[in-house]
Amino acid sequence: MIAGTLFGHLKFPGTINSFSFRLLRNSSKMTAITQVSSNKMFGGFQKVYSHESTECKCTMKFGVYIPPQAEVKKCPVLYWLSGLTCTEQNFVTKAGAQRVAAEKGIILVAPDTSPRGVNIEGEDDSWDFGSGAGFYVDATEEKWKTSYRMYSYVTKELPEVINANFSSLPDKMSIFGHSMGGHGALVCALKNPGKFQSVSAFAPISNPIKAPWGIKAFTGYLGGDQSKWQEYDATELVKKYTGPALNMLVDQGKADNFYVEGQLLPDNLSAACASNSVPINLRIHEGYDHSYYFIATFIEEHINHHAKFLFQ
Ligand SMILES: N[C@@H](CCC(=O)N[C@@H](CSC=O)C(=O)NCC(=O)O)C(=O)O
Repeated sequence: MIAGTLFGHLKFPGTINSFSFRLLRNSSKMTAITQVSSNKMFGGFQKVYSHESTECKCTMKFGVYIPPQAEVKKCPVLYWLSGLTCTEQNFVTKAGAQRVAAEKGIILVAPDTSPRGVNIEGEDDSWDFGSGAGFYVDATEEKWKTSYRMYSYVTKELPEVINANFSSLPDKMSIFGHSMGGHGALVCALKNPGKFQSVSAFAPISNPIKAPWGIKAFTGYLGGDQSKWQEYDATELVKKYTGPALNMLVDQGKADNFYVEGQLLPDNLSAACASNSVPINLRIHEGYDHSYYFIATFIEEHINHHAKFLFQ
């Protein structure tokens, strides 16, 4: 059902919840989204939408929490990037972020972690590469390069879709994430100086070119030339960062098995920040593991961190 066709203007989504399909237009392209689910939560709405992604060449889903304030005014947007094996659902159902977003008046957006069902041979063979493991890079290897464009998806296409369809302030956005997604958030901020008001990460894969997960993914998506990997490595990028303040917060659990195994390497990130005088607030927490229990514990502090800069 095409319940409403709205051209060029943002309508407050809370007032048109019954629409199962909306077609809107910004200046350059059509950004049609289809509502998959909608649940009232803390006075706002937790929704899931799908859309045809031009970057990923497939149907992509994203979760969006619309706080009650979006009924009456435009709100800043905080993008969340999830980790390996996740869909848009993990953050929506496990992080407990909506209550704080409702209090602050922040729209939360949580995309899927890779293209889905694009019929690349081997895409579903492992949990740390291919489906559910896009690593937020634009692949350059022949097999993957057409659809595995998660970097462009999360930095360009998705914000366009959000700004065309929701009550958002286009110039007030921040980004955070977990593990693969924590690293993705850092890279998005580092590669786009000034685009994000702040960045934070839970247990990011901080130096993927030195970690087994990253080496596997970058070899597959970017090929064997390791000099190209540095363009997507937060520790390498921060060494030459010259942009405005990143306002960077990183939390790491000390009982995180992936930290203990050397997949995450936050000390490398912190040393690289120090070498280029880039401030980072890296907090190591006794006893916490890699799970969403850890994320849920500190999510409020992260959202408060972003709120400070989103409402400046
Ligand atoms: N193979 C295991 C472990 C996968 C896992 O721990 N994934 C994390 C992210 S790891 C780095 O990006 C995660 O967020 N899992 C989802 C969750 O809801 O906890 C497995 O398949 O579980």
